[in-house]
Formats: sequence, structure tokens, C-alpha cells
Amino acid sequence: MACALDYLTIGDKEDFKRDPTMPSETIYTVGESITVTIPFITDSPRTLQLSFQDVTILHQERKILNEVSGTVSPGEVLAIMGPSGSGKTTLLDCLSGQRHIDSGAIFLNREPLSKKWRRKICYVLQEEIFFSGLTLRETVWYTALLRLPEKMPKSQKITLVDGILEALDLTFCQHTKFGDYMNRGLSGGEKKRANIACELLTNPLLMLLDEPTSGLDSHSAISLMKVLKRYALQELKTVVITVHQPSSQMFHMFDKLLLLYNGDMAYFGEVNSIYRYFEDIGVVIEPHYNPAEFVCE
Ligand SMILES: Nc1ncnc2c1ncn2[C@@H]1O[C@H](COP(=O)(O)OP(=O)(O)OP(=O)(O)O)[C@@H](O)[C@H]1O
Repeated sequence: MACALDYLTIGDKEDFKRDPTMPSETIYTVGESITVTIPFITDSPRTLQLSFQDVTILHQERKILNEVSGTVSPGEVLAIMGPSGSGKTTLLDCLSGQRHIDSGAIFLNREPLSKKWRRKICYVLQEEIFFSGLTLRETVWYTALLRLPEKMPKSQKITLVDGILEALDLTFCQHTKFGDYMNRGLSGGEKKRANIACELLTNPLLMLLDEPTSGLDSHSAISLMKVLKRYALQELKTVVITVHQPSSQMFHMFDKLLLLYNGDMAYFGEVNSIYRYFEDIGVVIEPHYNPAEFVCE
């Protein structure tokens, strides 16, 4: 069983005698009257490491994915890149557990991906479906009412919504309506972040995002990446994104890169090691070249 160490600070040992939910074998006492940090074991992990090995997807005689492997740790961003049709979205579907794999394996904290883990994963799709007449805050709030447990106090839900809006730099536009082609509202980048905000309400540990920067200008794409990266690092989330042709600046914001070509894995590793990889096979990436464009050519 995967375990995480949680900590609870108390002011008095007596508090524990009155708390029937606290498992007694995990209570640590120091002296008679104490102020102490108490470790107790929960079966709810706080972080997720994702690894996948030799993932293969077949369609008729064709291998849509052919023995694709990789790993990504909490706090890291893995970018899946490759030309159109190379299998990026298909791999994301597999990692989310929505698509059955024909061979290979997917592990979360070294356990096979199962229904239990799917609750810890959010999958942010490209399309944003929102009511144009609602404000950003109303949208996130109604999503919170639908997705969070009824028993959770309203004040806690409000705090959660506030925290997510702040983490995604959305507080300033929270009262703006989504709008539509007739009535302008949130910008494209704000809508993308709103989409992510709704998915973060359930506190996923692994975030899978399909082309989160598509349709954005390079400035908006970079600010979205900055927000995502900061969130991943601060909250120790594991992030996997598919991306088409990032700018050079954005490319260097990824920690790891998985390059697909016709379903085959052309490269997996640290983003910065790609230069050495190409040098080793006798190809030099010129300094003026956008490395993302180069590797996708
Ligand atoms: N269910 C399916 N049946 C048949 N072919 C499929 C299926 N799913 C994916 N494919 C094919 O697999 C290939 C990879 O598709 P996928 O959508 O993963 O590519 P992609 O790299 O995400 O492309 P893009 O960047 O254009 O979105 C494509 O040739 C697609 O037509």
C-alpha cells in the first residue's frame, strides 16, 4: 500500500483521547503535557510519480504507439512533442486511463494504473465548454458545488476557489464573463486557465493537459506555462502536456521531453540533454534555431 506521512500539531495530549478518529498506534507522546508534531499514516499519497513502459497501441495492422516509455516526477513538467498524427493525444488518453493499451504498462507510484488512481488524475482537454453568460468565478464556483463533497463546509469551498484563482493568476478577472463572438469577455489565455482551474478543484496529483497553449499568442502561451510550472513546483504536482510548436523560451521551461514520430519514441530525457543527444548522432542544433522546431522537423 502506498503511504504518505501527514503531520498534525496539537497543543495538548488530552486532545487525542477525545479524538476517536485518530489511530492510537500512530500517536507519539513526549512527556506528560506536550506540544508536539505527530506523524500518522494515511493511505492517501500527496505526490505521484508517473512512469510508463513500452506502451503500445494497435489499430488494425498499424502501431499508433510503438513501445513508448518515460517517467516524470512530482514538480516536473513533461512535454510530449511531435508532428501532427505522431500519437501525442493517444498517449495522453492512455496515461489518463481512458484508453486501453495493447501492451506495456503504466505505473503511478510504482503501482499499476487502476480506478483508484484515476481519481488523482485530471485530464484537461483542448475544448473549453463554458456558459458565455457566467463569470469566471461563477463557473468555478458552480463546478465546485457539483464536484466537491456536499459535506464540505461552504467556507472551505470558498477558500479553495479563492486559492485556485490566485494560483492561476485569475483573481483580477474573476468577475468577467466568458463572453462569445458577439460579446467579448475573457481572453483566450484566461479561458484556458479557467478550464484548468475547474479541474484543480478535486486536488489532482497528476495533471494531463492536451495542447493547453494551442490558439494562444506566444506571450499568453508563455505566461500560461509560467503559471503551470510555478503551480507544479509549489504544490508538487506532476504535469504532462502535449504541445505542438513551442517557442524557444517555452521549450526551455519544460523539464523533460518525449519526442514522438509516427508513434515511435524518437527521444525521451531531460530537455537540456537534447543538444548532446543530437550531437552524438552527428547533428548540431544551431544556436539561432528554435530547438522545438528543429527536433520536430
Ligand atoms: N481510435 C482510432 N482509430 C483509428 N485511428 C486512430 C484512433 N486514434 C488515433 N488514431 C490515429 O493515430 C494517429 C495519432 O493520433 P493522435 O491524435 O494521437 O495524434 P497527435 O500527435 O495528437 O496529432 P495532432 O497534433 O494533430 O493532434 C493518427 O494518425 C490518428 O488518425
